[in-house]
Amino acid sequence: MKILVLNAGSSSQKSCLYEMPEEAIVEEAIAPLWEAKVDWTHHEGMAEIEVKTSTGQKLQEEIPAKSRGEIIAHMLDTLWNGSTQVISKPSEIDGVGHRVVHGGEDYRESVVITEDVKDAIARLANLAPVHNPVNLEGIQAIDDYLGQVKQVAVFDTAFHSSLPDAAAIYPGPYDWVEKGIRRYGFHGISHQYCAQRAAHLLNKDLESLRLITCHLGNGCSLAAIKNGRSIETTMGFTPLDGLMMGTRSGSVDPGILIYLLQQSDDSAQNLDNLLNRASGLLGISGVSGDMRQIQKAIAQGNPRAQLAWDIYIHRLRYYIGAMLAILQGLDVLVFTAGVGENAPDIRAATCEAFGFLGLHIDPEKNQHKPIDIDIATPDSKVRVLVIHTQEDWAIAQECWRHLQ
Ligand SMILES: Nc1ncnc2c1ncn2[C@@H]1O[C@H](COP(=O)(O)OP(=O)(O)O)[C@@H](O)[C@H]1O
Ligand SMILES: CC(=O)OP(=O)(O)O
Ligand SMILES: [Mg+2]
Repeated sequence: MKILVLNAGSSSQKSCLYEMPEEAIVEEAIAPLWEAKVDWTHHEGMAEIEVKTSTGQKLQEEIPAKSRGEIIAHMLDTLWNGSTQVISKPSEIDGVGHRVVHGGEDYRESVVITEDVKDAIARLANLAPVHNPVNLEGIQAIDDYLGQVKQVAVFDTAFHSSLPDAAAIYPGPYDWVEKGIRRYGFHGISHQYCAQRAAHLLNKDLESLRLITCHLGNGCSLAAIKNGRSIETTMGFTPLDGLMMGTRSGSVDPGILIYLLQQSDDSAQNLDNLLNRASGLLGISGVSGDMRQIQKAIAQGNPRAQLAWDIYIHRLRYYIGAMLAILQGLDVLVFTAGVGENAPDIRAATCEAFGFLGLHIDPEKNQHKPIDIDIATPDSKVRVLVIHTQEDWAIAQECWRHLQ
């Protein structure tokens, strides 16, 4: 059975084609037959497409950045044409799984996509303005180019549907609860995968572990996981809450928004732009939302880049402290996603604050691309794992379940 996965980001589009094994198992991700990544950020007006196959074929090209739909069509074409061809015709694809960021109250599990599901994803777009619209474009592109194939939406919010009321409900007026204004949490596909993978790597039953998973990518969030369920997380009603991120502020006093609205003629749209796209690492440093650029600027003595890094660490420690209290202890700390997997300085500075718990990492192990290993010292009271998140594989498994 062949499953295609589409993982749409605000400025990127990732995709994989898997040949699913007889029984899909969560612990070991298999390598995809074909994987593609399209990036819009590097050259104005151009999209960079990178394709790799399991047989070692590679393709790199740059095409004018047309609509996402057209770019997806171009990307899919490399599945059945040219040097990266892995199938002979589109109908060999048995199902398509999509990462959909906001599932709202209606979707606590993945679902087969129908017109109703598409309408719901569209309705929720104002709650995840950077994500849901591009998720829909991906679904539409598959409708247009692959026709009748079964499509499955896998929601980033689903794993957090287990949040207890005390964590999920805002202390605003009670009628918010009835209006669906509550904390949903995001990056659930990644948090869940990493928790399962951590238990597997440690050869422990997931139910027996208290974990904090740190998803530090362009968007950043933490999850506190107990008995295999998410019991607290840093993102809320939208993916804007909590930690400082690449271009998102994370939590700020809502009084600031009232102040800005009253002082100037700031519109809701302006505030959306300010908080989602012009804050975080980019907003403070004035350099970039990319941690690599921040590190480069720090090395060149840029004080605002240093300040951005300091705030990032401060907030990370602050929220890990909150998760610790909710879990009432900690067995495993996990780092994942672009920054979590690749930035030893961030891991070291974060862990340093928790020495009082008996948590200690081995500086050697921390330095050497430690993917899917335990970087804690043998006598550390808490295991510290770096895990390569496999959202695409997790989505493929969900999709596989729906096709059975
Ligand atoms: N070697 C590295 N060192 C530090 N940060 C890195 C490195 N590689 C990637 N990153 C960071 O990872 C971020 C992207 O993470 P990723 O998980 O791919 O994000 P997303 O899926 O949200 O687009 C980049 O913005 C960059 O800051
Ligand atoms: C939900 C979210 O923030 O996703 P990403 O990190 O991919 O932007
Ligand atoms: Mg991501």
